Amino acid sequence: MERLYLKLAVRYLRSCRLLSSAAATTSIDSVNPKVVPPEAAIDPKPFSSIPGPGRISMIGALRKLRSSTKTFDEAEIRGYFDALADLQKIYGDLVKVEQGWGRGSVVHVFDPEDSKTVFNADGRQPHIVPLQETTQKYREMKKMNPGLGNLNGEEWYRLRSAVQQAMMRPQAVLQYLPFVNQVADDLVKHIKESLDPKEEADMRRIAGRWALEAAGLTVFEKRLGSFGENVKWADNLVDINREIFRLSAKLKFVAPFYKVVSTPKWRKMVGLEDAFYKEATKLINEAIEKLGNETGNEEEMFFASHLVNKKELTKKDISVIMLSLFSDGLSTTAPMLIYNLYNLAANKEIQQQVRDEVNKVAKPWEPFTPEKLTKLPFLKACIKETFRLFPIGTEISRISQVDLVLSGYKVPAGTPIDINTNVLMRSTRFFTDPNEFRPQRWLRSEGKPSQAHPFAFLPFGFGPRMCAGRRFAEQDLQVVLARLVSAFAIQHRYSPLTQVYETLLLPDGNCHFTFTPIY
Ligand code: HEM
Repeated sequence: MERLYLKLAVRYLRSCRLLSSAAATTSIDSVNPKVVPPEAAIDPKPFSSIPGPGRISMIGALRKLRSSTKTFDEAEIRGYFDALADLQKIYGDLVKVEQGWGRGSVVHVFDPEDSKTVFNADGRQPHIVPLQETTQKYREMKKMNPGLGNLNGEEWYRLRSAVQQAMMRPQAVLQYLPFVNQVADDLVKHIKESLDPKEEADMRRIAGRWALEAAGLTVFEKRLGSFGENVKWADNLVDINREIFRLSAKLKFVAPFYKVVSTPKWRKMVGLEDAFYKEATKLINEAIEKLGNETGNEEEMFFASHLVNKKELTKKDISVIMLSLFSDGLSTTAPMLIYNLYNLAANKEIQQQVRDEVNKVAKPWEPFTPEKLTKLPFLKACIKETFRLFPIGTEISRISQVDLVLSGYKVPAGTPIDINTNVLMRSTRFFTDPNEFRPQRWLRSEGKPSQAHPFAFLPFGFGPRMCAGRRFAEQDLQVVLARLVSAFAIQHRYSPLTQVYETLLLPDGNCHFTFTPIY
């Protein structure tokens, strides 16, 4: 079925003279070399002629491209990421796809030069398509603010500026370092206590607890007890959050009846969201009450206290910002910890190199200081390489506010655009041996890094809408991984981990790791 579809698509494209005959048989990297005639920029081709699967919706394409051995839901959702690579292979660097069911079309960008054009046109208020339509609908129903990652325009700008001001203070992220150290030490202890007779720990569970604890510190300046007294509460909240992401991915690919009638899946979603907000709201209200009474020097305040005490923000504004940071923090760092552990476990020599680097900088009982963190370039390169091989987002989305010319085609203002760096991050066009874990490629001492194009690798996005939690996430990951490699020899004895699309790209496979204590 899959082959048949590909053949039909290629035959169709050939007949349209969109694809040379070579493209049908060669690799992803050699097809559609970028040849935009100079006159294209002056006289761009019409939007209607952008190549793509035509009237076949993304779902239709996915159904046909992916294996038909699984159930409908599983097949297309799991295959979403691979389907993007297939789209580029068949149609080229700019692809228009009907989203189906009145959702209009989206333009997929696979050329970093086009990405650059899109970002350069971002302006001061880049518009995006919300990551989760379902969350947006739920918050609309409950008359809530849609949240930082779902808003556009002036309202987004006002809230994001407040976050940015709080974050840009020189010590904003480093102030948390002593607490990040504590959480990392507690994680080491928790892993030791959780080891089964095979010296294994279930990191799907434990990484979730760690991410919750880290997010609690950043957003509420509070230890949540996820490794100890509140472990059941923590597991339940992490499970609810994961189920929201999973269900949201399923609802993205079915006819959106849930928007007009209350379907069983939608009712389930409302139940999950209600349960999540009940807990998050308790934490938010508590934090606003506690931190709102701080009277110290603004410059010395922690990020969260600074936000809570900003006079231009209402209580509602602060709640929205806290909620966005909390739910995003909770969902992203746990999978990234697992992917990093997996890469280190699968590459023993690299793991030892990281351990040697860390041990030179700090003894296992010594906390990391800002200065010590600057002396871990190899660990940082490993984290960067893990972002390349295991990105957690499928795309960076934009709705350009001006007309654009991409790959010689006119793309009118208001068109949703998906920038698909993930496909580029595994392409030989931009990275040598793209499927290998080679942290060295990011080190200056290796000479010119293999990354050929600055817009081919953007794990945290770009410009004014770049990830609001980036610096917190990086610090958390650096400290925790440094601690774990110096405390344990880490192994993964199961089939290689892969990724599954559940709104984010989450670990698929057995996440039990062997931790052999070193001290
Ligand atoms: C660990 C890895 C993380 C990755 C790879 C990641 C990646 C991203 C990306 C790609 C975007 C969209 C950027 C754009 O459109 O240009 C984003 C937005 C965002 N991220 Fe992260 N993120 C991570 C962790 C976090 C954490 C820990 C927090 C909170 C503490 C956070 C909070 C946010 C928020 C609030 C937005 C929306 C920003 C806006 O629209 O203004 N992220 N993130």
